[in-house]
Amino acid sequence: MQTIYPPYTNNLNSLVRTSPHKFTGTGSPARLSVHCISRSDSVQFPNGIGYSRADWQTTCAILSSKVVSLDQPTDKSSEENLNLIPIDAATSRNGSPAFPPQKALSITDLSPAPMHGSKLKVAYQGVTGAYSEAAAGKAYPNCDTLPCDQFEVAFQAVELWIADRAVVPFENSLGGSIHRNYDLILRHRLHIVGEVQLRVHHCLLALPGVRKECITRVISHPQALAQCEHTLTKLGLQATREAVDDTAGAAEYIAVNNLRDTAAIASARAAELYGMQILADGIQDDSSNVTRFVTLAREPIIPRTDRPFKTSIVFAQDKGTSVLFKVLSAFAFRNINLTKIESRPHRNRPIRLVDDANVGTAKHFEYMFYVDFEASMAEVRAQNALAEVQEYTSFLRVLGSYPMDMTPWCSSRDD
Ligand SMILES: O=C(O)C(=O)C[C@]1(C(=O)O)C=C[C@@H](O)C=C1
Repeated sequence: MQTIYPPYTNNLNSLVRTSPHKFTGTGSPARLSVHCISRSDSVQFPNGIGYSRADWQTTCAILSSKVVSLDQPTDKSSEENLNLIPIDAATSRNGSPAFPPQKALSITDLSPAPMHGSKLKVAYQGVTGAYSEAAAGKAYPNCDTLPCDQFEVAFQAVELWIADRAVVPFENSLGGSIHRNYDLILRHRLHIVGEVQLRVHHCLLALPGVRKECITRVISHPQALAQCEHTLTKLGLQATREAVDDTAGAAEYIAVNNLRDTAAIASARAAELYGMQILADGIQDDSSNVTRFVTLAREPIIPRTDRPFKTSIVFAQDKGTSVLFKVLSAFAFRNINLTKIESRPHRNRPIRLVDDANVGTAKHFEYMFYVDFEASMAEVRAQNALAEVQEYTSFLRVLGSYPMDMTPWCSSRDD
């Protein structure tokens, strides 16, 4: 049984610490590609800073995980259970505080600040004008953004300290899940530290002067093509669809190559940036087209209970009957709302053979199940639910416990 917990439990043995690699290169390329990142040339092994930061965070996490259990009443005071310093120990003889009062830490304080002393650097997949860039701006206003040519590169940029965070799309209300990122998060030691929901407003873009009738090809990110499928048909375009890496990249490609027979699905901002005209505005099949992005960091944030939190986990079910039902019941019995379930092939063990001498051999596909639920890992009910889930699973990892995006939807058109 393999269980990987970030430091949300009070079991010290199960703590996982990310490696304190530090990027020492100067400056960053305009757009990161896989060729730019190589563990051996760009990483220098540490000077100890990473260790002390991780230690501090781990300590905070353990303290915050010692919440009072409602299930097991105790005669100790809640302060003792919470490991709080008693008030008299923190005050001097005359009753005034022994230390000057300090500003309370907020959630952003607890998420590690950039180590290079400058603005937070946020990696995303695509070029300037991509929706992912807008999502990065919503998550971290005033950040420096780092365009990457692939999702994998954005993940690696954070792992190798080239960026402080990555913002990657996970699901869209029309197009569904971005499977690539579900697979990548399992392969990388990053933590989900936040989520951002962005209303995606698509436009059909062409070079100035080009009419709709001249378009024989529409190019865009596969998600954008899927989100506009019906509208493209309704527009009466006699055009083939072609998938490219990102929406803004599609607009840039048309502009750079002066393609007068090709249109792109991208944002109004991409039209402005690459000198394109808008042939049709708001071509997504549903006006409330929303993409949910997650923000990734090397360290987890400390889960809290004073605002709505979501937790994302991934597990592989153990042998037995009704395992999935039992796992889901662990949440249902504790009134924990699930917001998403996704399954992906179990890449290390994709097929399980079950022999039955009488009828032959059944071939079951094995899956990794990703579940998002509305509770913080600082809540006892969430800790208990996971303890129960652990009994039915051969692998369990907490991907992150993070504040839910409760802001009104911000449209990519407004940016
Ligand atoms: O191509 C972009 O602009 C992206 O940011 C990628 C992406 C995605 O992968 O889903 C992001 C938001 C939209 O749903 C369409 C495309």
